[in-house]
Amino acid sequence: AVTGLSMAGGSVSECREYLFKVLVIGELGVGKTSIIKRYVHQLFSQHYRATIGVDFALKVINWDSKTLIRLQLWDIAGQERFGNMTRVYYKEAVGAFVVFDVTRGSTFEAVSKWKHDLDSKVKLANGNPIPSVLLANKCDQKKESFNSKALMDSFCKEAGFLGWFETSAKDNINVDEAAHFLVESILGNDKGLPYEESNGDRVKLDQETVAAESKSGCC
Ligand SMILES: Nc1nc2c(ncn2[C@@H]2O[C@H](COP(=O)(O)OP(=O)(O)OP(=O)(O)O)[C@@H](O)[C@H]2O)c(=O)[nH]1
Repeated sequence: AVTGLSMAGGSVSECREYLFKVLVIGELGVGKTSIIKRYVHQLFSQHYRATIGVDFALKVINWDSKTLIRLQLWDIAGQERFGNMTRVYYKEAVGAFVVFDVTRGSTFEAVSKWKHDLDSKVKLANGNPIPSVLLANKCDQKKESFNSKALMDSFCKEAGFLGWFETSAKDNINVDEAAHFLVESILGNDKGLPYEESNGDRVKLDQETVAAESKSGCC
């Protein structure tokens, strides 16, 4: 992130702007695209169209009066776990959602595989895994042998997830809350990390945007 100065009401205030790359991964049809569409466009469709390769969406968050966050969401097709492109897609990501479908137990079983793929291919500058949150999606539907809350808590702890949320892209349950939780954790990591080295492009992009926007007094 970079900081910039802008004039607000005659006083000089500090303005921070971030660009965060966040991955959304999980098995085919668990609802990754739907969660992103709900979060970014407040839309939902029953119609299923498989993502091919990767898709992108951008959510701009006015985090607080001095902080603007651009969340770049990478919607990675479920079938990509079997290809060899995930290393490329994961590059420079700073956070991730791993999604499963509560109506299909097999998608929960694949969560560990996705998490392992993630942790083996992308790391923070200090070598730690990037923060990740588990989403138990389609909670508006009947669950198939869904684990108890206590079991989910211990699963997350063991697998290295920061936490988990039951979500419904359809009924708009916990989507904003899960995103808020992940961003908070990314921001927390950000404070202590000299990540200019590993995320040079991101910082460069930020500087350009801040330079462009500070002329119009963005914050
Ligand atoms: N009932 C219900 N259906 C959902 C929910 N989220 C997604 N769906 C449906 O599940 C199907 C698959 O959703 P997608 O968002 O395309 O799934 P995906 O994970 O992006 O799939 P891939 O691109 O193949 O990896 C669609 O028919 C959606 O309408 C939900 O929260 N509740």
